[in-house]
Amino acid sequence: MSEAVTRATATHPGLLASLDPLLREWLPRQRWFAGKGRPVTGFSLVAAADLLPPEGSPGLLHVLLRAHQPDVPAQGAAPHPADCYQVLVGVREALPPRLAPALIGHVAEGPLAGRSVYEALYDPRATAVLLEAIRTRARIGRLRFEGEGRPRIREGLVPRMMTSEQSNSSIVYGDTFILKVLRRIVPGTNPDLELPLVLSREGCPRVPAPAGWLIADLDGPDDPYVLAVLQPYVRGATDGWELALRELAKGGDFTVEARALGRATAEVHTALARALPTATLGRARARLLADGMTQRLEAAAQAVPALRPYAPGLHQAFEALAALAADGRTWTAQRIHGDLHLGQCLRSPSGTWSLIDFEGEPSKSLAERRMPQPTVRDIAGMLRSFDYAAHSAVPPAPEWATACRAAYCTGYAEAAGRDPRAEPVLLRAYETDKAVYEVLYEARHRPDWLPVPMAAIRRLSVGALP
Ligand SMILES: Nc1ncnc2c1ncn2[C@@H]1O[C@H](COP(=O)(O)OP(=O)(O)O)[C@@H](O)[C@H]1O
Ligand SMILES: O=P(O)(O)O[C@H]1O[C@H](CO)[C@@H](O[C@H]2O[C@H](CO)[C@@H](O)[C@H](O)[C@H]2O)[C@H](O)[C@H]1O
Repeated sequence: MSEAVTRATATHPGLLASLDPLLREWLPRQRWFAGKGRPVTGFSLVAAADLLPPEGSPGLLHVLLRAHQPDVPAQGAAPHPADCYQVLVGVREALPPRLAPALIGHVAEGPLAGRSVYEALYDPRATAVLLEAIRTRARIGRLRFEGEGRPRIREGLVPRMMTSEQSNSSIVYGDTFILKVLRRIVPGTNPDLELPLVLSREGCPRVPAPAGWLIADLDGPDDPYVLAVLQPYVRGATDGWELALRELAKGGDFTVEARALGRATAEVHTALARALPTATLGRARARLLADGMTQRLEAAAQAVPALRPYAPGLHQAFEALAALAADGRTWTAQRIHGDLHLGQCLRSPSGTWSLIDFEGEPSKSLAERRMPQPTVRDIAGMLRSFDYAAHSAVPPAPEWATACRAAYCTGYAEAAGRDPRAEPVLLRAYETDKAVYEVLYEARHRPDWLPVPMAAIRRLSVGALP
């Protein structure tokens, strides 16, 4: 551990003022920026720490800042007036050509005047510092780099930034570890660390066990912030979405994999139910659940007029759930993945499936994301995903989806001892809720994909499971 990394940090007077004009232009352009479409009116500095001294080259600043966006967002989106973001700012006299795409800008005034600042996650010399800090369990200012058990992280693993489209940013170290650097950060226990840690402590092999993490202890009454999580890298893995599309293109069978995925999901659910508190979903909570689904449907129908003709039929799915609960039916709720789809499942070259990305739906509060929920919600997410794959294939292959959906439920039942198809009302309500969410998501982000969830909406609105 270098002296530069271990030394406590100074505060950074004037830092934000000099970065402000550059960040205003740069931050909203980033894939992970959550407040797109609303102007940033200013920044406030939450914390800053030198991970490498600013007078060195490169210098490396760890920055937590709030982006102020007082405008009310478009209908259906959560209001985020001052989200907190994590940025690693590299500082150099001059940027080498290989780092040109990472440029944030040239600083005109203040403590860094005359230097170039850049997105340091692209710079292996900077990201090596993060792994080294986890390896040595460093404490730098209010940053705590920690790990599970004895660190078994080799020195000198070569880092590379992942370039895939992500909500956060990930660095792969020598194809051995992957560090997920969270971007929009919130105080409190983050399920992206909490659940994989619980699962690995339970001995569940379906999740890459966290090897290290980064926490910030900020002043004030708030809980600590989880900033990054290090996990073993599943070398040569393919995600379920890619694999499914590949098989579809070949006219290949995916039911063996779908069944294995069902078993993997059940193993994760069983371990979570063993390790963390469960609850009963009875009449009152089912009513709230159905009302929440109805509100989301209404908001989505406001934003996407094509949904409107189907709203009454879809609404019936939610009312059927509330009616069943009113008749005395109850369900067990427990911690679940919360945003499960084929893209969150990794298959190793030896055929083992792992689940990743337990962050839940990022637009929801941590409290909501950490609430016990029926496992059927995750299952509905996966069933929707088979439908998505089948309907994005050319030509669409609905019978492929039907076979995969059945195989997934069979695999789930084999490992969990209960078949999700025994809960058709709950399943329909959750699939409908997810399809409504997808309509809104696609309308906002990928309008070309809108026909995929709309096809499911038509079927669900007349009571058929896709
Ligand atoms: N343990 C892992 N091993 C191999 N690849 C991984 C691992 N974890 C994540 N990935 C890859 O990184 C991508 C992004 O990870 P994810 O946790 O979904 O991040 P985000 O929340 O930013 O979308 C995944 O789609 C997957 O391709
Ligand atoms: O990747 P995230 O976890 O942020 O999820 C969002 O983006 C997903 C698309 O990348 C979107 O998923 C939808 O499309 C997938 C295919 O691209 C499909 O497998 C999913 O079933 C479907 O919901 C997801 O809804 C959105 O939250």
